[in-house]
Amino acid sequence: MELQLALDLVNIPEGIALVKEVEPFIDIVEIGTPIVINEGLHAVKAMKEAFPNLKVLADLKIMDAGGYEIMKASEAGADIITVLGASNDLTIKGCVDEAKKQGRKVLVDMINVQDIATRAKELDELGVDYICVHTGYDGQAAGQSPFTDLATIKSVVKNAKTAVAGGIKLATMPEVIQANPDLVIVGGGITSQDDKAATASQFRELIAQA
Ligand SMILES: O=C(CO)[C@H](O)[C@H](O)COP(=O)(O)O
Repeated sequence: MELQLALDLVNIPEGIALVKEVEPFIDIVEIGTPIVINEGLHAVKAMKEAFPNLKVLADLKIMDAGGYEIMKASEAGADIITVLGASNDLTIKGCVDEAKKQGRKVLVDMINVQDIATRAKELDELGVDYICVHTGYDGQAAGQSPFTDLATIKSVVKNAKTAVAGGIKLATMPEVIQANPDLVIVGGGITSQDDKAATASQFRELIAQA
């Protein structure tokens, strides 16, 4: 299981300083959607230049013009780029084809998809690299969590890697480990802690013990 640190509520220098603290414990650093909105793809480029040994995920949450947006994120150095599961199949295919051409990976964010099982099967057949169940901030605030959806995709996805995001904390890692996704994405569970390195190290230990 890989560990991805999601950066959302920081600017580029703050993000780089934060990753310096936790670099030994993470596999992937995510440039979250709010950072892309605030800073553009420069944030992806700056993070890749600062940490060439980490994979960088650009959380673009693509909804249209998939091929073009994958191309631009690839130029900035993104290793993995996100597209919304609710997008048209043509958009998903555009993402998959361009990512293959560029040697990048596509992660589908299933946020707000109603029929998770059916859509996950379709996306798996379209050749995406990761399928990620995700309870967004608004859902989290309403008390929702992604674990039922995680069990659903684990039962239907055959080729893609599975991932989970949305309010994951050390306390909820046992539920993650039980479901055994290929990737766990943690934002506030690390970034809002006083000792970020110690917390990231504990996430890493739990994953190693799984
Ligand atoms: O994509 C996101 C919000 O749309 C976040 O990056 C994702 O939810 C992980 O952050 P957190 O662990 O704080 O929920």
